Amino acid sequence: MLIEAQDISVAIGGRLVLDGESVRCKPGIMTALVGASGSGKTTLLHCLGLLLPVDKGSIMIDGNDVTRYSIAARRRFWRDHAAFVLQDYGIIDEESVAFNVTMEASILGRRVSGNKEQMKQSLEQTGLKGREHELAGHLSGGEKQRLALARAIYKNADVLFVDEPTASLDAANRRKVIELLTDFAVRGRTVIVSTHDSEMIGACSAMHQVGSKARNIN
Ligand SMILES: Nc1ncnc2c1ncn2[C@@H]1O[C@H](COP(=O)(O)OP(=O)(O)OP(=O)(O)O)[C@@H](O)[C@H]1O
Repeated sequence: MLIEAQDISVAIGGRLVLDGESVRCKPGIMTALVGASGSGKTTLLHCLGLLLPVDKGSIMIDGNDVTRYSIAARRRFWRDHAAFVLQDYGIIDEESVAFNVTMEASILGRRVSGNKEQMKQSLEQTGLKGREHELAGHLSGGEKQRLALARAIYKNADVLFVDEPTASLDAANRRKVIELLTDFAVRGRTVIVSTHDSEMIGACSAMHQVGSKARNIN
């Protein structure tokens, strides 16, 4: 899927956080959103993922203007096409690692349904092999980050929105995550990554510098 922001601006609490950003994120390519801390990388990522409305400009998906999508249409996009690895990881601490990957449970509660082989494979790919029965709340920050990535891999979505995917990882796991994301893009997916990490940036084929034009509009 081709995701484009055209001249978008976003104000939060009276501050212009994004000021006329334009970026094209193509399928088969990993695009890095880079910039100083506070420049608006996360905000731009959220706008591209339809998690945050824009005040000006438009968001296009495969040439369709989705800027004013209803909540139902956005939900369809999230359900059918998108996977997110965001800064809070979205992990449900009270559930098992396995449940957090598949997000599917039997009606009776704790028994996890979904494709078990694929679930195990995505855990193996993220260095969490054999951990499926553990309580997710017991994982470390870096392990939760990899669990969130395992969920995204399991979903095999068309577009992957990833915020600082290597922030809490050691060198070996960072390399593993970069390889996984690169592989996702190589398989024709659109991968959009907000990052400070030079190794991660080096693995991206496209880069967008998020502007530092934020100013007070009060
Ligand atoms: N919900 C919010 N309420 C108030 N201010 C916000 C909110 N979200 C973002 N901002 C502000 O918008 C600016 C950009 O934030 P954002 O998180 O997008 O930056 P970033 O480039 O991702 O930063 P970092 O690299 O430090 O994660 C910051 O000044 C931040 O304080």
